[in-house]
Amino acid sequence: MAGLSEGQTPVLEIDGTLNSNDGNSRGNKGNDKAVVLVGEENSNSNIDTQNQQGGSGGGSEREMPSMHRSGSRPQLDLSKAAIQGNFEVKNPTILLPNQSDDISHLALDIGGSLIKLVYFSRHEDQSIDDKRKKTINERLGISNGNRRSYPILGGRLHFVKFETTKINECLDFIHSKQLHRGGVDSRHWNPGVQVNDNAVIKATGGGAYKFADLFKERLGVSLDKEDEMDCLVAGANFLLKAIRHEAFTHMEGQKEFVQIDTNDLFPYLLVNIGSGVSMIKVDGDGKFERVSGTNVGGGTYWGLGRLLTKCKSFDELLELSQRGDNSTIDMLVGDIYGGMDYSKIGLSASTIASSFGKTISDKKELADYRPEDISLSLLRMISYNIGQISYLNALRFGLKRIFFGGFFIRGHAYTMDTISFAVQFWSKGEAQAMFLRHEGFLGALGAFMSYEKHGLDDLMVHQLVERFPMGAPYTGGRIHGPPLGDLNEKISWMEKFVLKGTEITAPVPMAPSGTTGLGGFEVPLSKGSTLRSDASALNVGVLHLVPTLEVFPLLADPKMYEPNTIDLADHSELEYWFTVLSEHLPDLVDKAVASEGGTDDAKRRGDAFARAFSAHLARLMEEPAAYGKLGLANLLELREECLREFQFLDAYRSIKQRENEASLAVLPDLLVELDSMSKETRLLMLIEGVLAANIFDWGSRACVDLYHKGTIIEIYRMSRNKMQRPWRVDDFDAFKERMLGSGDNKPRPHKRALLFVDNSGADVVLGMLPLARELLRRGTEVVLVANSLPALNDITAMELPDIVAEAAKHCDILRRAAEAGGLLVDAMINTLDGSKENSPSVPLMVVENGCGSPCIDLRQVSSELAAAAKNADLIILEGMGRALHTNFNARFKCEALKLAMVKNQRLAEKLIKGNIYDCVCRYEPAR
Ligand SMILES: Nc1ncnc2c1ncn2[C@@H]1O[C@H](COP(=O)(O)OP(=O)(O)O)[C@@H](O)[C@H]1O
Ligand SMILES: CC(C)(COP(=O)(O)O)[C@@H](O)C(=O)NCCC(=O)O
Ligand SMILES: [Mn+2]
Repeated sequence: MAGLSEGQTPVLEIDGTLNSNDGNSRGNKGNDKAVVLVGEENSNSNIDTQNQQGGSGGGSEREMPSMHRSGSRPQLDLSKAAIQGNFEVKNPTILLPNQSDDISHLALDIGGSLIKLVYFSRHEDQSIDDKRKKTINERLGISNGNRRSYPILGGRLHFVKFETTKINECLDFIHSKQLHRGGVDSRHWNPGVQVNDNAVIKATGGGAYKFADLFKERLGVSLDKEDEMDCLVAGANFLLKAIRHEAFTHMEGQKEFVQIDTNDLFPYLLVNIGSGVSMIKVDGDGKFERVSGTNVGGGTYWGLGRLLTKCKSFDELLELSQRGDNSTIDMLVGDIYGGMDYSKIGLSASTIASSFGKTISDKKELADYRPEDISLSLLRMISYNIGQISYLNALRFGLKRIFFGGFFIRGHAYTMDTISFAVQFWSKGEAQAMFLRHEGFLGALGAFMSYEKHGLDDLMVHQLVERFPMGAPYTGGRIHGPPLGDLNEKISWMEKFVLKGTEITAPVPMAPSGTTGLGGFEVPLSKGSTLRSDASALNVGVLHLVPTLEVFPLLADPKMYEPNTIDLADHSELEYWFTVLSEHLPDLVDKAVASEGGTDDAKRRGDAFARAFSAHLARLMEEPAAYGKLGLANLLELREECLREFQFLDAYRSIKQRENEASLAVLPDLLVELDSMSKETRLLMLIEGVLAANIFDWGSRACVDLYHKGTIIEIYRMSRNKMQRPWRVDDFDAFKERMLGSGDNKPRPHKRALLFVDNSGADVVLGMLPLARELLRRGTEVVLVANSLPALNDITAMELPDIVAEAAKHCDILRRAAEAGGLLVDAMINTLDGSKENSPSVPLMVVENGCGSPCIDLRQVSSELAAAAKNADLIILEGMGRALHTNFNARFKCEALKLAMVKNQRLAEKLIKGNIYDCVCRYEPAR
């Protein structure tokens, strides 16, 4: 084995550049071993402040073999590969071969007031020839056979609406995106298919009849009409079953998501408040009856409101109501009873006795009333009336749950509070009003699902990932207008906001608590005077359909599982993380721009990314629950998604590569040193090594500051020196007992361990790989679980095989295991010991986890990981993102070891009542 003393070792310098240190070699091999593992004179160094001086890590004459990791493979196609599509099928399509040219990916609901569009997009599918993927599929027995008779496709579902009077804008939109021809994007994934001018688009709502000719004339497409009620019910059932955090209650300004048990969904009352109102008793899929309705609905509010106030738009009318006082218009109980309550029948003086009752006065004309007051009276009259009729119908059929949809609601707090109040008041708390985030899209979704071959109705919660919309929604409003087709348009769109400034952070209507009182409603105290912009009011993100995702099979109780440890519903928590992420931003933009060569184009994209990300953060600060329950993991993922949106495919690419190389160079000596130890000491050294090396985290501000104080090896050594047991959470003894036993008790080795790896460089190379090797040596199969897409400096599944191959050059155990696991496909690896030994070995494998974030939501993992989990009896989760921010409280069916260094002071205090750089070694036996 080549020693470090032989020459140059690439070292990551303070400024992050890779140098060859030839002059300052630490000399002999013995010393260098110490450099790697136990450090030397610096054992008291203080991680926070110590400025490490002097020589870098050991020198080695051996040239680092050129690895060209990032260049040797095609770039990751970040929009697809791991988290979209069906990997087993090339160019997957939802279409049966013989009818692949006549199905559109657009469905419409053309109502009396609004046109709702649901459309599907799929990114360009460049199939990557990923050997790892093929091998792992064979090894884990993941077949090509699809569960369905036709493959369901992965991609994104988008939701857009237009005013029906502006149907031409809608037609332009469809045309510009070529949605009527299967979509621009779809041409890539089904290249052989000719676009068909005789395409048929599913449509529901009265406009499907009224505008059929116009669609034929303008777009050459026929509208295939679907029954409106069928669609509403299909859409509602789909949303309630498949979308997490779809339904919520809204009482006195408080929004609370309701977890619907899909096995206990029916019966319920669906109240769709569009122009008019339909009330449908739903008993099952396709089983329903329209039991009632009312002609006093959204159209009434908007129409009457327009006439009475001269408002130009629905939003203007709604906004007016926020400043209104209805007691000038409505006749209240107190007006009739001389200011008194009518307590005998439970009516307070402020209860509305008669909507618009005061306007009977012959002394006043319309102009004498404030439009604000009129709007509020009208809104209350209609909302209250609908709430009451809904309650009566629920009562009629003994239904406890009422779901309200339709765009009348428009995510407006006061409207929802009013309806909820009515339902609660009349039912004396027996019935519950719930609202849907995709409120107005029920019909359009139902129509979309009626394309038989989409198979959308087969999708389950874990196959849908809701992401923040990345297009126009943060632009102050208008979805209509030119659609943001390509990246360039998106960038210019963001650039415009420099001029518009605050418009990016769209204000949100907030109904503070106490807007409703016993027996009546008080005047709403609206926080801002403006309504949240229409586009962002949709309260929905883009739905990513990922048919290959699965629930991690080893979760002890998937229903109870909550990935996030930190709930950002606590506003101070949200504010803290908002500030942290905002402060990181300039540095991240620099890295991202540099990763793309620092060109003008990259700078422009960097600026646009920063603006888009800030806008998203601001939006979430205003309304944290905009896209469902918000956890820290979502924010961290949002950042990665935003980067990808502006085509920063791997911002930390060069940092990762340098750290990998520097770490691989010292790995052989670390292994030699480990091998010289007793089993007991070695196990401790290994766990300590994982914790110490977890310090290489470019997502932590404190750590990044540290990197300026030394080379990677110096910092690694310093980190090791700080390791002192007991760690803040220290179950090492229990883990050791399980691994090595005591006395005569010799425990059986684990069958298969899943190692969820975290960061590139020392973290994976000097921390997790040696631990993997130890398990392999004990006869345990090891599966390294890595990200599908880059996130910060996390290692990806694509990058790992090369690293393993490099490590295997110096280690027989790793080499044989990697060969057995199909990682060394070429078998061209020269081992230093030259051994040709062919004895069977337990395999070392690499699987992707299905995500592109520093955290992991185990409800949605790749099929590879799910397959690999089947025989696993040990899970090792490493790093802050995967073991602390998420999964700290997760319980598993098998043994679990959670290892992380806490690299954030606030988290350390909150989670483990400790301090930054404290460590967590939590061992949990099987459930
Ligand atoms: N931008 C808007 N323009 C017009 N009406 C709107 C708008 N936003 C919300 N609404 C409300 O939504 C109602 C239409 O709801 P929707 O569910 O789309 O029903 P429909 O299918 O009858 O058009 C309108 O009558 C109005 O009350
Ligand atoms: C993003 C991270 C979760 C990544 O940590 P890792 O999983 O690599 O240990 C972590 O860097 C983090 O929580 N950063 C918070 C920001 C800060 O402390 O500066
Ligand atoms: Mn990480």
